[in-house]
Amino acid sequence: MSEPSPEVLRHPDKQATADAAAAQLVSTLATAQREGREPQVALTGGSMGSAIIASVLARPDHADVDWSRVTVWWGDERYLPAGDAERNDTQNDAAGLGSLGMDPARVHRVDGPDRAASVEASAQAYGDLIRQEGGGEFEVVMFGVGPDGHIASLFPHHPAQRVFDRIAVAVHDSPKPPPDRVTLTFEALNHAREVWFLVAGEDKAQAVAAALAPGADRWDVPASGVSGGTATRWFVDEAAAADLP
Ligand SMILES: O=C1O[C@H](COP(=O)(O)O)[C@@H](O)[C@H](O)[C@H]1O
Repeated sequence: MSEPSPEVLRHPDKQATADAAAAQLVSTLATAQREGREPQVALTGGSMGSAIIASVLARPDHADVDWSRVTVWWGDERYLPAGDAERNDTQNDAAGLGSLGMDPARVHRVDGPDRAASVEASAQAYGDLIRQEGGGEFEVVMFGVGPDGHIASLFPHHPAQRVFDRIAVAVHDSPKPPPDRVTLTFEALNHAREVWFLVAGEDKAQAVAAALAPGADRWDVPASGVSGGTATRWFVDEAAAADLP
């Protein structure tokens, strides 16, 4: 059966976009739990990754989800020590992730240089953990999108895109600082029921249009290379949607 076409959901501004994605996240996770699934979610960094967490917290109905039974991963992480302000998880924590009532044992962070001997060792350990925990069957994978079309830490024309035999891979020489990162591979990211892109701002307009253009090549526009089995949703504000037909 072929995957459904991407759905583009336009909202007036960044806050409205984050709020709409937050409402959908609560509904999707509550439904998954009602249907007997133990949802696993891959979070994203960047501006929208934190905005959605703050929006979820602000919703009274976030209590519809039993957050203690939600397993959390990150699609990518900057290879920096725990607590570094540039880490995706630190930014998500600052947005209130810890206030949702998750079980810390189900919140799986990527090791930085304070815990791993190398970026490669960190990526290997993360991939092993995902396999061991039965991850890799994600309910939702969320992405921010860079102005260059990158998602997670999969950048245009970067060799990390061409790793097919692992769940997570070390990234060196990232064009966006910091240079060292760990990212899930396309192989791993393409095993989600739902894939969501969260994008706001005029600097993202070209990337959004390029990713959604028919025949887009993920080597040039990584955001074109991931889709969900049951849904692929683009939550965009008007500025980011400006170049769409
Ligand atoms: O470096 C990264 O960038 C993207 C997008 O960030 P944004 O601030 O331009 O929205 C992010 O999604 C990714 O997880 C991250 O590591």
